[in-house]
Formats: sequence, structure tokens, C-alpha cells
Amino acid sequence: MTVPENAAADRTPLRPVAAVHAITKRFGVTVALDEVSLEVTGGEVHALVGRNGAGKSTLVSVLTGLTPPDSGTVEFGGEPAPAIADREAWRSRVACVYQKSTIIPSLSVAENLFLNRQGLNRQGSGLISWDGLRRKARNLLDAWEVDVDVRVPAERLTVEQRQLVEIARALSHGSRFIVLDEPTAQLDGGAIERLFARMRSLRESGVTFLFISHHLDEVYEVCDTVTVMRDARHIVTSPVAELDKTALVAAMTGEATGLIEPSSDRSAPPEGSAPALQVSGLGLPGVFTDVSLTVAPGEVVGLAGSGGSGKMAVGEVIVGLRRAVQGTVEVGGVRPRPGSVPAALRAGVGFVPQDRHREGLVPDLSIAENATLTVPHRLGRFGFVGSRRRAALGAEAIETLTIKAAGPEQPVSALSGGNQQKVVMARALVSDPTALVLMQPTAGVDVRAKETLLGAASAAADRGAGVLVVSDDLDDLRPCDRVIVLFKGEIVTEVARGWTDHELIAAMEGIRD
Ligand SMILES: Nc1ncnc2c1ncn2[C@@H]1O[C@H](COP(=O)(O)OP(=O)(O)OP(=O)(O)O)[C@@H](O)[C@H]1O
Repeated sequence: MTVPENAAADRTPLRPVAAVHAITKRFGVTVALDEVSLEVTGGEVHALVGRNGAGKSTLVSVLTGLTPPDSGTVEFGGEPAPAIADREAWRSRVACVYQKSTIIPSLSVAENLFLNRQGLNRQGSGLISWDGLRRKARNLLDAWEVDVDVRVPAERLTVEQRQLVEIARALSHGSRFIVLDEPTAQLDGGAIERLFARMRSLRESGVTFLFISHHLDEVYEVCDTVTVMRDARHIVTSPVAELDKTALVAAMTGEATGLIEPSSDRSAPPEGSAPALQVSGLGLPGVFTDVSLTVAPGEVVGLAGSGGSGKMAVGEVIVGLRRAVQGTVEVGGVRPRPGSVPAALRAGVGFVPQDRHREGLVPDLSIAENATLTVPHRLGRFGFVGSRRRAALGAEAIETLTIKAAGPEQPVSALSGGNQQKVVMARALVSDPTALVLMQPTAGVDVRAKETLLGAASAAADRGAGVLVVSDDLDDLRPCDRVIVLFKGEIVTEVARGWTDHELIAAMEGIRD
């Protein structure tokens, strides 16, 4: 993807494409941004990192004109930002590609690119010229080398394709400054490399990126400059090459102790106990074949595989989000009705779904309500949830999972992304599950919070749960007693604890020694 000639960006070096000065933003008693100043230079990839709740999303929201700050100013190319209501003017200066798609699923790619846009070619009658619309969309995507059929409904796009379409849409509005909010969170290794290659080539053409990620390795791989935020404040901005990882983590956490790897020191599972989870001969044509695995009480087992391995589908069948065509799932000796989440929960499953926006949380409910959604029968008689008990469980979740919140009654919509993920984990744990199934459990959580979440999973195993961690994040898999590897829908190998990164990645990519 290179900038087409007629759209070549103005590449004045070292000019701030965007700048914020002394921005303060409060939500009630919470100070989300405290006098934050930041300049983003033209043609760089600028990382924005910080722990969950540090204020990154709020800053992006101010920088894209979605949230007016309480005080402070925003500038683009040295000029004051447009009036908040002038969306078109904002869109021509800055765009954000969010983790959650802003594309309308039922509309075609072409419609998503051009509907509601001025200059849309209408016929005399006021009707839209669909041919013209498709042609324009095709030309646009061709110009940015995005190989997607503009006629298909957007819901059929992969995450990778959707991101490219959103980037192309941003560029077509004239913006040469793009914010990528955790773009790699839902991509597999190959797609991440392709995204980085595109970012590099767009950077060469003068496009500037603000890149938000909790994967610090990615900061070193693709970014030129890094800004660290902590507790609503700007801490440091530095060339990436001049800030090593220990210093970066110290800036994020405010501690000088550096990076702590998750502990891998767990006791061996007890022998001879009945399985917490038994999966036998599971099959879903075109997705996975003949998957059998057992997780003993007290055991933590990883289920790994790269994109297209089918691992998520296996996890979703176990928790009742999908139905397999062949095979069975047993939880503590009980066989829940296939394809039913309530049945799986009743049988003793606790789970963290991959997509917390879709299956995870009810945004308007409080932390305590969300954390206890699955267990009303345990909280009071006749299904009524005792509010005191619920608040206590909410407070306990805040404490054990270090959720950054005003209190258990705060709605989850007011939490940062990483803290919402912790509430999903709290909900999975609160029912004291027999089988705990965690799908990409640390997506979007910061480096320290990862330890907390994985520690909580290990603690559940110590209490007797069988834990299945479905993930391709090596940090998630490190605390596992063993890791089962799926490749193209089949179990290809199992590696015992003590694996090397190389060994596991090779297995996930289908490379056999
Ligand atoms: N709409 C809101 N109402 C109340 N509080 C909010 C709202 N939006 C954000 N906050 C609070 O502002 C603070 C900063 O949150 P923000 O989402 O900007 O953090 P973040 O750095 O993006 O975190 P993460 O990495 O977890 O996404 C948090 O304490 C959060 O709870």
C-alpha cells in the first residue's frame, strides 16, 4: 500500500502532525487526563503505551474530536482543531481504527466506504448510482492496494481485511494521520507481519501513525517514538531506540523492578482424579476434526494454534457458544446440552469469551452485576441476587484482580478496555467452576495485569478447577502444565512445560522437526 501519486502527502519533516497541549478530562470524580501534552511528528510511527486505565483511549477520543476536553487545546499541522460538530473536518485530519469495528456489517464494502458522504454520485431522480458507487469503491481500494471485493457485505470480511478497508477509508477522507487502537489484538502472526509491512510502506509515503499496543515487542518492532502514560499523566516521550524494555516498563508502572515474567511454579496435578473436562472426538466439518483432550482437576492445559487452526471454535463448542457435529463434551462427568451456554454454565463451566464486546459484558450494568451475572442461583433464594452479597463479590473481584474502578457499582462502560477484560475474568471465576475455559484471556490487558489474570487462573486450578487456556499468546501459555497444539483443525502435538518459544511457534506453524 503506497500513497497514490495524486494523493501524495505533504512530507515536511519534523512538523507535528498533531499536538495536544495541557489536556485535562474528568469523568465525575475520575481524572482520566491530567494536563497531558503530546506532539506527534509527521511520518513517524508513534507508540502510545500505558497500563490499563492510564488514559490512552480518552486521549485518542480527545484527539479524534469525539470527547471535548475540560481544558487544553488540540492542533493539527500547527492549526487549531476544527469545531467539535464539524465531523467532516475532523475526518480529514485524523482517523482511528478501533478494535471494535465501526463498519456496518450488513452493508457492502462499497456502501461502507461511500454512503453518507458528500459528492456521492446521485442520478437526477435522487437515486444512488450503485454502479458508480462500486466503481468508486473499487478504484479507491485499488489505489491503496487492498484486495477486497467491494460487493460483499462487510460482515464477511476478516479482521485483517476490515482494518485495511478502514485504513483506506480514512486515507480517502484526506487524513494522513491514523490512530491504530490495539490493531494486533485479534490478528494472527502472519496478519500482524503484513500489517506492519503496510504501516512501514505508508510511513514511507508520509502517513503518520499513533499505535496503541500492550505488546511491548511490537513497539520495538514497528515504532520510531514511544510515549508512556501513567495515572492520567504523560510520563515520557522518547525515541524507541533510546528506551530499553526495562526502562519502558518502569515508566509504565512507576516501579524500578522491570519486567516480571508470569510464574511457572505450579504444583503437579493430583493423580487418579476424574477429569474436570473431557472432550472426545469433537468434529465440525471444515473447522476441526477428531479433537479429544482431557483436563484433570488442578491442571492447567493450553490449547494453542495459529489463525485457522480451529482452536477458538473448539473452545466455543466446549462453552456452548457453538455446536459441533461429532463428539461429546463432559464437565465433571456431566454432559451439558450441546450448543447451550446456560447448560454449560449449569454443568460447571466458567469462561472468558474471545469477544468481550459481543459475549462478554452488559455495558450499562455495574461491575458487581456483570461479575455475578452467571450465578444468581448461588446468591440468594429463588434466583434473587442479594445486593449486599453481590456488592461483596464485586468488591472482592476489584481487589483480587486489581480492577481500576471507583467501586463495585460503577458501570462497566465507564471502565478502560483492560479493566473490562478483568470483569469478564471475574465473572468466569465467581461461580467456582469445575472447568474454566479462557479464550485469549489477556487480550488488551497490560503487562502487570497479565500476571494478575494468569495468577488467578492458576489459583483456580489450585482450588481444584481444570483450566483450559485457548490462546496463541505465548505469555498465556507459559503457566500451563502442558500445551496441546492444533494445526489446520487437527491436534498435531502436545508439548510439556519447559518448551522453548521456538519449539511452540514451530509447532503452531505446522513445522515438525
Ligand atoms: N465514560 C467514562 N465514564 C467514567 N469514567 C471513565 C469513562 N471513560 C474512561 N473513564 C475512566 O478514565 C480512566 C482512563 O481510561 P482509558 O479508557 O482512557 O484508559 P486506557 O489507558 O485506554 O486503558 P486500557 O488499556 O485498559 O484500554 C479510567 O479510570 C476509566 O475508568
